[in-house]
Amino acid sequence: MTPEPLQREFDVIVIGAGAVGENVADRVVQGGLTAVVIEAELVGGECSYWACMPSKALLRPGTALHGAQSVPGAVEAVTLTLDAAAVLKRRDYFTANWQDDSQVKWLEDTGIELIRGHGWIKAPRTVEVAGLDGNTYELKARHAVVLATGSTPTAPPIDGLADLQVWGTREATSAKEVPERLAVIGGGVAGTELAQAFARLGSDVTLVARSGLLGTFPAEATKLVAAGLRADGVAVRLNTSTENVRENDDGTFTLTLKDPTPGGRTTVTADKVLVSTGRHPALEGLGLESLGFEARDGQALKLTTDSTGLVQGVRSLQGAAGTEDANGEKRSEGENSWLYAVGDAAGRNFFTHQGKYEARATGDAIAARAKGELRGAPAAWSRYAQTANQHAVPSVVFTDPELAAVGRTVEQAKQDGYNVSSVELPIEVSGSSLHSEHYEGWAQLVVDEDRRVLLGATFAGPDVGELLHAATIAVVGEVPLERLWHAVPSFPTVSEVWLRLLEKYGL
Ligand SMILES: Cc1cc2nc3c(=O)[nH]c(=O)nc-3n(C[C@H](O)[C@H](O)[C@H](O)COP(=O)(O)OP(=O)(O)OC[C@H]3O[C@@H](n4cnc5c(N)ncnc54)[C@H](O)[C@@H]3O)c2cc1C
Ligand SMILES: NC(=O)c1ccc[n+]([C@@H]2O[C@H](COP(=O)([O-])OP(=O)(O)OC[C@H]3O[C@@H](n4cnc5c(N)ncnc54)[C@H](O)[C@@H]3O)[C@@H](O)[C@H]2O)c1
Repeated sequence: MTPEPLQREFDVIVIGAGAVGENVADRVVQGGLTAVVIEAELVGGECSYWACMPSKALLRPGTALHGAQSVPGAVEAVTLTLDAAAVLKRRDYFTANWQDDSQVKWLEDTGIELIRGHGWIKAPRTVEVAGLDGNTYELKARHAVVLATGSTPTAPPIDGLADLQVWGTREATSAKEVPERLAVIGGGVAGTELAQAFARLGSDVTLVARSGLLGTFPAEATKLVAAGLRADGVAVRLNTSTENVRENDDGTFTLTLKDPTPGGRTTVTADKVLVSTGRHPALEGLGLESLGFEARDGQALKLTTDSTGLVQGVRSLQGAAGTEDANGEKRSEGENSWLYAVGDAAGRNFFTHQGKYEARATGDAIAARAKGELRGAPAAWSRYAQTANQHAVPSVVFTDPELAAVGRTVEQAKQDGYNVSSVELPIEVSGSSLHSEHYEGWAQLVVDEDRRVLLGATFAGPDVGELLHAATIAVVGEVPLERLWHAVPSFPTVSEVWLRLLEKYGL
């Protein structure tokens, strides 16, 4: 006989204890509510064990070594190759050897309950969990259920690939050995970063991108990254599709590539193949069909959320949005609903920092709604609204040189109807020439001509990631250019490029 499920009730149920789920739970508990998180794997999620932390731990030693090699006086003091075993060991430290004890302790200390297992929505406000302890749990949420389930790699439809044991980003970031030859399919952020990490650890790397590298960034910036990869020996194959992948008798793989030359076909043989061709929200098996959601036309399911992370269009027993409740008040989606999605699961951005930002707004909105302090939609830029998602999402590609961007590119700004101009320059200031020999960089500001404020900024070059927050503040703060002129960059820093850009703009 199947035992009865264990019944529990909480104010808020969070499915997924990645960085984002942890933050939602933290905020609702700080707001005076009770919270449980359900986690099927490790508390801390993708970022801690298979994504941001290990990939940056693999990249950083190569950047540090190259940094020293770029400065006369320092270069004489360093050996010329990385110690791959020491790099992997340091990576293991940053992933806590794939043990989540410290994050579980943080949950305990924060007053968040953890149930380990796979969760899904059984009915409105009701989550069932197949516990890893063998129990089944039936959990009721008084206020909200939050989907913080992350994302899943999107498999490309390449002939032969589905049958093969190739690497995804998880296998690459947790690799125990450095393969002699690595083929990377996908020229996005993950593919580009990991191609360079492994090249610097000693792999002979081929990166195959069906179009350009790092598609959404300006071409002048991505050219510098491609040059950086090539300098590390990566064979960067742009505008090249992978026709098929086959496993050879000796366990190696051969990729057949179709390049842009007429009839151009080549093959590449590698010991490992990394497939990094994007991700989609992990929403399968969550019972969302019972709430009226279905994936269509072979596409992965995507939810629509409002500025608080509230899922729109949830089929409800209580009455549709727009109808009146017992007090004669119009039911908005917000008042009628209880289901939220945040982070990768919400599908707006696939960045830890932005997911955690969403989590803070969502957690605070749930707590405020529970206390009756928030009704309906919150004001833009209030603590309950994820307004920066529309204006100022920052991201850094941790290659060498780095690429850092926030807000809109020129193209995005035009598409969104802004009266836009831009100003761009190579980064050639005293700070950059002191930073390293042959410092090469590029910077761009995107300006809203009607309001004379920044809509976006891009920087490419060694260590430019640390320039980005100034730009994020300027975009979020809608700082008028005439006032920005008074933000004087210290001499001699790479930030002097801000002054040069504003001068070129005409200030
Ligand atoms: C190689 C790589 C490098 C990256 N580097 C960076 C970086 O440098 N900076 C950055 O900002 N972003 C980076 N990202 C993106 C970042 O990893 C994600 O945006 C972030 O992890 C999303 O956090 P999340 O909490 O939404 O999801 P996740 O971290 O994926 O957490 C979701 C959790 O939910 C659990 N779960 C899912 N379904 C269920 C279920 N039904 N029941 C119970 N538990 C469930 C999962 O086990 C998982 O632990 C990188 C991504 C990759 C792939
Ligand atoms: N530094 C960071 O912040 C960082 C690092 C790594 C990953 N991430 C996040 O993780 C997510 C996943 O990374 P990613 O690099 O896999 O995704 P991505 O969306 O950045 O890049 C995917 C790439 O794969 C290509 N592609 C898609 N389908 C293909 C096909 N069928 N054949 C060949 N190429 C194909 C795309 O053209 C694109 O260039 C990203 O959205 C990013 O936000 C962030």
